[in-house]
Amino acid sequence: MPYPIFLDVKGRSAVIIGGGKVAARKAAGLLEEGAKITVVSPALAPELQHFLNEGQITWVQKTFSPEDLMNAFLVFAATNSREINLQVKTAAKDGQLVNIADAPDASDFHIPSNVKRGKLTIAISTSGASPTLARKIRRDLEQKYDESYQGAVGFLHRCRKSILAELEDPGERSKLLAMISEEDFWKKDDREDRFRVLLKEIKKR
Ligand SMILES: C[C@@]1(CC(=O)O)c2cc3[nH]c(cc4nc(cc5[nH]c(cc(n2)[C@H]1CCC(=O)O)[C@@](C)(CC(=O)O)[C@@H]5CCC(=O)O)C(CC(=O)O)=C4CCC(=O)O)c(CCC(=O)O)c3CC(=O)O
Ligand SMILES: NC(=O)C1=CN([C@@H]2O[C@H](COP(=O)(O)OP(=O)(O)OC[C@H]3O[C@@H](n4cnc5c(N)ncnc54)[C@H](O)[C@@H]3O)[C@@H](O)[C@H]2O)C=CC1
Repeated sequence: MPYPIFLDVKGRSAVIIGGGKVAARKAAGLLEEGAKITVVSPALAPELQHFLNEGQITWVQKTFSPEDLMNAFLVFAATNSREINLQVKTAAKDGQLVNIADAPDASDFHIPSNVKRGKLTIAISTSGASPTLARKIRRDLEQKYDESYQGAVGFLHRCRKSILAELEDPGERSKLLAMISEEDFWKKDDREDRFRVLLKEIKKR
């Protein structure tokens, strides 16, 4: 089974072969995280044309050839031809990671369905078995982990930095970290004040 990782793609180059709907979906996700995107394709879907107009992607208007992969960190083979997609895989060098839109088993990595709430990411993968199930689970999780989690993660991050800086005892640290992670605690409007008071009390002991 694949090993899950969260990859920092900021400033790194991703080459997408093909310019259709699937390519557009991959481009959108990569752009959100600051990757440098080159699309190699004779034609572009409207979403990609939009990214091009906004100066967010580079377009190389041609059919695939192996030199297109030069300097790519990530490679996405997303044409509507299985044969071309597999040629992309063959052309990739050792160390280049390749995702193939229509051949999960030949891919080095899969793109999960995901829920993003600020620094919280919940990713769902079925290892290519059922993207539709992944999408369903994503929708369920979006309800449970709603927008309020974005603020919660920001709050917990700030608190954790204070806790690590100001408390030395590992037991006290983990007790306080557990307490503030409870929904009952971080859902309160005055959570910042409550946290400050708690931290002060513990430090006095
Ligand atoms: C292996 C993988 C490739 C990869 O890594 O990209 C892959 C492969 C394939 N998908 C296919 C079909 C569909 N994919 C979707 C949707 C999504 N597919 C995504 C990921 C992945 N799809 C990777 C594995 C994910 C996992 O681990 O489960 C999501 C999660 C993320 C994303 O693409 O950004 C995104 C949901 C985002 C969301 O809504 O949350 C829908 C539904 C829809 O479009 O609404 C359909 C139509 C219904 C159906 O067929 O189920 C086909 C058949 C194509 C054909 O018919 O020829 C193949 C190829 C094959 O199976 O051979
Ligand atoms: N991974 C996923 O989530 C999904 C994967 N798929 C698969 O993804 C593939 C692409 O699907 P769509 O984007 O919907 O297809 P599409 O038909 O919208 O786009 C295909 C694109 O590939 C380009 N292309 C064709 N030959 C090329 C070549 N030799 N070099 C460069 N570009 C070339 C076309 O110009 C077009 O822009 C299909 O194989 C499909 O089975 C489909 C649905 C979901």
